[in-house]
Amino acid sequence: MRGGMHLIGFLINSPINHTILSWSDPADQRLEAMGSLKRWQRLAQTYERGLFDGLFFADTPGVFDRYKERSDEAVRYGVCWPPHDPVVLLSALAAATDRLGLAVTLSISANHPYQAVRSLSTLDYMSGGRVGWNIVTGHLRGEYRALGLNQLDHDQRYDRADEYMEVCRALWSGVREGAVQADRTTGVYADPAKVDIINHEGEYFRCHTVPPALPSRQGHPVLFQAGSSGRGQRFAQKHADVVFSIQPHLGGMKTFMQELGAASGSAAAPKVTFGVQPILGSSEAEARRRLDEFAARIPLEAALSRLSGSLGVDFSQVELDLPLEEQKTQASQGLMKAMSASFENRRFTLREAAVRWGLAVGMPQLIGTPEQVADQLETIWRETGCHGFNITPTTTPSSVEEFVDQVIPILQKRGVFRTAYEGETFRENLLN
Ligand SMILES: Cc1cc2nc3c(=O)[nH]c(=O)nc-3n(C[C@H](O)[C@H](O)[C@H](O)COP(=O)(O)O)c2cc1C
Repeated sequence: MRGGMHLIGFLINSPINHTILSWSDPADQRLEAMGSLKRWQRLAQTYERGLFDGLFFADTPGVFDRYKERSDEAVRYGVCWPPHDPVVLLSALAAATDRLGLAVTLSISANHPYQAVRSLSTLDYMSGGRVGWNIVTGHLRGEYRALGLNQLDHDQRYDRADEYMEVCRALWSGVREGAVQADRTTGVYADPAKVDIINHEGEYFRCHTVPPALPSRQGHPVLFQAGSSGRGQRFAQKHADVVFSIQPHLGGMKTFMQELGAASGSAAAPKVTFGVQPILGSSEAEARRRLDEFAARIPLEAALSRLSGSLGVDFSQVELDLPLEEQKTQASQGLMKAMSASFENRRFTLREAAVRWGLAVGMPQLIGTPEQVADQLETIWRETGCHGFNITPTTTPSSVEEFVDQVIPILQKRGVFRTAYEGETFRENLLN
């Protein structure tokens, strides 16, 4: 079907996804999966059985080290530590699936554009055009400290990213139609006249070469971008196919859609997916009990460690029970704004924001029976006009299996979600 709801599985290659200490839940098998490509492959196959557009791996390739200026809490509770490399995982998932899109976050902090294109486009070519790239400029201080690099200021990171994409695009378009001949009789593999030599001399990058990979069936990877500050949105309009946003409630989602539409002017705004976390039960009461179990397990200091890292502020210095004030940050301005904005005349206190962050990084939780969860997805989709959702599971693989077996059939029955893949590439399935 065209124009239906799009669904993407939102994952992290670490002991947890977005719920702190989910690894200690009896229903969770993430610790086992961390050392097993086969388990990850089975999880990907479950998503493909549910006809998800694709998977989306978030990645912050460093540790949360802002809270009390140390990383102890992140390490002690396994709060996205260790941050295992998702790009490595992707090729195993591509081998175990046929249609599922595979998007990965690759920070441009320390990767040269040539390396990013080589790695992602090799995978895109080999998987039959199923790769996506979440372009991130690197907002986490821990990432830079690990690499021994200075972190540029917020807006300058986006300026550098603009130039980064210029190099990527030159490398992506440099193998022209008909370049590859692969002629066994003449021994000619490709016509050099149809392969561009890239000569880039810019403010941040130099690149003199021919492209390192062939165009895939979808050309180049589908491009995601998740920064939502004003500067981030300008970057998205220029480069992204899809903007992925986290807004803690429906009101914030509507505002975000309006702002993005207004900023796009007469140009088509990029498609938007919102992050959500379903919590299913056979009754609403059971689903709420499940939520309470997750919340009760989260140490406040672990949640504050993650919040401090993502928002770039040491929250050990801030009063817990006062409304969270928007603070100046060089990290994620978009997330800071979303978490400190008032909704229904009220703002989250730091304690509330930390708990939300510990459970689902500020994503709204859709709680209830499969029917109720399907209702909530449909309401957000219809009322905001978003393209679809990045869905973070609580426990893996169990909560993914529940969603695929119990919610997907309801969405299909209502005619809002596909009953077969429309196309073969990620672009064909996601961007219709
Ligand atoms: C929904 C969402 C997902 C994100 N995922 C990642 C990620 O996986 N890795 C990362 O380094 N940054 C991630 N970010 C951070 C953004 O890419 C961006 O660098 C940051 O929010 C700062 O930009 P902004 O101030 O324009 O929002 C994410 C942000 C959002 C809102």
